[in-house]
Amino acid sequence: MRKLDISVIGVPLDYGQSRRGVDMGPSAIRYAGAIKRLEAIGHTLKDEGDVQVSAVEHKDREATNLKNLEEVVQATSELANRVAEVVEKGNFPLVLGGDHSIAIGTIAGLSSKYKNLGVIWYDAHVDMNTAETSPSGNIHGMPLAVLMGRGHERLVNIYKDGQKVKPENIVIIGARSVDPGERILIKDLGMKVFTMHEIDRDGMTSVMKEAIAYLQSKNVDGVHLSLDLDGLDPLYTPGVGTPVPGGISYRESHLAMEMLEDSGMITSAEFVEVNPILDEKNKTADVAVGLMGSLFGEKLL
Ligand SMILES: NC(=[NH2+])NCCC[C@H](N)C(=O)O
Ligand SMILES: [Mn+2]
Ligand SMILES: [Mn+2]
Repeated sequence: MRKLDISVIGVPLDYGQSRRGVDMGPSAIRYAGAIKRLEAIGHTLKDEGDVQVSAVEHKDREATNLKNLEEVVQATSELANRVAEVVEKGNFPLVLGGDHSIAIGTIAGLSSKYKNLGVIWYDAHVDMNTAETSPSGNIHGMPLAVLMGRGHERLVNIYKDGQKVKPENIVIIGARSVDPGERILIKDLGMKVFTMHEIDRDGMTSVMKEAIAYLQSKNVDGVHLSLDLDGLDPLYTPGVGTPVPGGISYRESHLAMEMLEDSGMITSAEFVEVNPILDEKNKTADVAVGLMGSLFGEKLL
């Protein structure tokens, strides 16, 4: 097992969507024991604290169909710088959200080191809307499009100009809520998506084997795991802002994390969308920390 120097960065950002409380995600995850859990496996942990997030009032609708753009740009820009510092000193970045718009900053920062990054997007959604296609105006539904170079230029050009990940280097796992504009983009770009259909039909073992082999065939120089807790069924992770029934099970998710650990390919990770206000006794943060355990090498025996 790899022994890693893990740098934890919290991003208490909730401006990427409209349900307050996801800004408390980083504290809920820390409270659920993330640091000690990973130390117990043998890793060295450094808590780098939280990214500074504005506290202005949330806007409801905007003419641009990009809610709270300024606040999201500010926080993700700082996050990108912090992630870049972490990877430049050779540490493993573990980012705690916050809503999923933070992926724009995490992956922008990773682009300082990784020139052919692979991404595993574990999510009920595909987060590939732009202002033109978004039904909500919520930026947390847009990060994957932005990272592929599509969307508002303020978002696309965070940290450095343009595309941060190639569409063919992305694997989406768990999708079951896709908007019309996103469906077109997936088809146009020929993206690799394992929806719930493939997980039901072939099983998680087969899906993960294929996902790992696919990324290896792209000769990626690192793989980032972006795990939205709503990828799991709301039965297991009720504390999320946009739950979708019919999701990935608790056991399947642990298996997926264990297979990623066995592959040795993951070089950074983020856990997003934990909203303690919507949760039941911090259940969702507890699941997040359990999954981190499996991802970082915890074994049952
Ligand atoms: N990261 C998330 N939870 N995203 C949910 C996105 C929901 C919907 N597709 C939208 O664009 O608003
Ligand atoms: Mn989601
Ligand atoms: Mn998401």
